[in-house]
Amino acid sequence: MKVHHLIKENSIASKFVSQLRDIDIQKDRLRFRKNMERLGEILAYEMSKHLDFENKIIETPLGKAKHFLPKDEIVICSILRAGLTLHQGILNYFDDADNSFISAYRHHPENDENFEILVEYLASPSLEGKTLILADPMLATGSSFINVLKALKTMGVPAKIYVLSVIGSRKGIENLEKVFPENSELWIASIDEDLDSRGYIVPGLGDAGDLCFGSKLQQ
Ligand SMILES: O=P(O)(O)OC[C@H]1O[C@H](OP(=O)(O)OP(=O)(O)O)[C@H](O)[C@@H]1O
Ligand SMILES: O=c1cc[nH]c(=O)[nH]1
Ligand SMILES: [Mg+2]
Repeated sequence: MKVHHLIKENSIASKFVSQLRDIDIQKDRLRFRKNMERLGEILAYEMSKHLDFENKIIETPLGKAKHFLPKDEIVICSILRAGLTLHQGILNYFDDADNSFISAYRHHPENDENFEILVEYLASPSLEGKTLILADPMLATGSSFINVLKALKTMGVPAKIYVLSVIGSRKGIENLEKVFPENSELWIASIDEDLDSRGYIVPGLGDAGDLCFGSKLQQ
């Protein structure tokens, strides 16, 4: 899996990620969601350079213009809940893409730190031969992406899988690399070193779903 680490180089993406992390600024839910959406746009733009392009002639009122345009058939698949904001950003640039939504949440059977990932809802078109964009802002242990990949198997075999995320842990990325097809690629804004005992990214930003939409009862 090829990893594109966005803020390894100077980028305005770094400012948006820093505001997501900031313990004071992140309390403003509108700004938090907007920054996620803006990062969805930046990730989509960077990823767009790796699509397949074809030559098209566009007729203008004054003549003909030659353009290279992406020809991939794209399906954007986001993991509920936190993926919704990133999804909107990606959709801003790939406005005619098809869309999938899938739920994956951490279920704590004993009400303690141990959890399993449950996938309960999936709405998706066929993925056969398509370019699948998998979006979730947080890549912590990687279990959500891995379980989602498993659940999507019933929907056909995509030609390519491109994963878009905002903050990832090194361990989570390693886990993805073991399971995802070799030609998959990952665009990630920031890579953090650690995970805590609850599987939260450190320094990370806290709970992305809660910061977007409010806290939920533990299940
Ligand atoms: O890499 P992992 O260890 O699987 O963790 C990352 C997952 O955790 C968060 O979702 P969460 O389960 O908090 O659900 P939510 O989006 O509904 O808040 C996040 O949006 C990812 O889906
Ligand atoms: O750090 C983490 C891990 C899982 N989910 C989050 O929202 N944040
Ligand atoms: Mg959450």
